[in-house]
Amino acid sequence: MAELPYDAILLVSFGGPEGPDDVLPFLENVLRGRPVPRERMLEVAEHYRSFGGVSPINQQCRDLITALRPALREAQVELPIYWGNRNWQPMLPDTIRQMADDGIRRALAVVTSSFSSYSGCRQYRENIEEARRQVGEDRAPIVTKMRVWYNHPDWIAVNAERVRDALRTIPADRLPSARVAFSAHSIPEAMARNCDYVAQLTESCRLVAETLGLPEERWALVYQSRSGRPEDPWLEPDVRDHLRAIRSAGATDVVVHPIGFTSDHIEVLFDLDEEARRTGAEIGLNVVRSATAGTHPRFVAMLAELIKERITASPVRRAIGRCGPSHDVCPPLCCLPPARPSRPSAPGGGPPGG
Ligand SMILES: CC1=C(CCC(=O)O)c2cc3nc(cc4[nH]c(cc5[nH]c(cc1n2)c(C)c5CCC(=O)O)c(CCC(=O)O)c4C)C(CCC(=O)O)=C3C
Ligand SMILES: [Fe+2]
Repeated sequence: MAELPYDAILLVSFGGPEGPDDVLPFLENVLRGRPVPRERMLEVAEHYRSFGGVSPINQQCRDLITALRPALREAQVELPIYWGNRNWQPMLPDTIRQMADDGIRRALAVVTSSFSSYSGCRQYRENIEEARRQVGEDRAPIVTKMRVWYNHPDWIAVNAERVRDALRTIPADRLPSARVAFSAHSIPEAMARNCDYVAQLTESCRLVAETLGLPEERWALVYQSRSGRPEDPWLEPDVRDHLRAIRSAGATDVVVHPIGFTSDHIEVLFDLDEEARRTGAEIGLNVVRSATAGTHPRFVAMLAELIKERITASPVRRAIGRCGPSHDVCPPLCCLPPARPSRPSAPGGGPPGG
């Protein structure tokens, strides 16, 4: 049976509020069914409100699409680009319905996550399948997800350039001892056990450090934006604990590089630019935050290359380092959701009715 050719690209992202009234409904969407305390939700609502209730992530998606169009043309890929989110408009079911109305039969999903986890991989595939069910599987296009690029040479080069630009702001006499802290979204340990998230991040950081000639003792992989219940273990160290530790060890300057994110969205602007820099000021550590890939031309060209690679079934699949190119089609057990934490068994251990 001949496969349908791809006839569209679907950019898939997280979504974010675009005004104060959107903040709570957006957070309800994000956290539906998740073991995250309400206090945490209200705290994050304040983060969004401090930016007028507008997350930059939607505009960043629009900018990425605007940049991707000419890059695809350059790569001789003539396909329309659609955009759908998990948590805020444009929502995936609306986009998939529009695609069906436009006669799209088969689309390649480009998910704005560079690393594989339940949140960044399987949950998006579930969101797509749920949207297809809502539209009607007979009418909805078939959608397959593109591979992750955490070890693509252009991803590494772009991130190395971003770190190098930040290092340039540090006085020359202090540069030889400056540190780099690569930061990624923390996830529950139970989620991390089911995916290659930490291994992929570690490899990406190692390759960027190698590109910069940075010895091992001058960089670290740290985590930010921890959510969930305090009693559930999440990946550590937290970026601010790491800053305190390196300050105690004598460091004076650090570049915090959000390698775990593809654009400068709220969790970068708040958890790093506000919180981590405040911690730095308190302890006398110069914290410089470097930029994410965003719409860097080389990153956009890489996306176009990966799209072309997939739709032409190219045997050339660029990747560097120790791990090889990631799979095109996720195996059945890829990025399973975290196993449900066992119920507290100690007397009085659980909340009433919980
Ligand atoms: C791995 C990962 C990425 C990176 C990969 C990727 O890019 O996909 C990521 C990205 C993002 N996370 C984002 C925002 C939020 N994440 C939350 C909550 C959570 N994130 C998680 C994981 C991740 N998240 C997890 C395990 C939770 C707990 C709840 C659950 O199990 O799902 C919450 C709820 C409040 C809170 O508890 O913090 C918010 C508001 C935004 C948009 C920012 C903006 O609006 O600009 C983006 C790009
Ligand atoms: Fe998140």
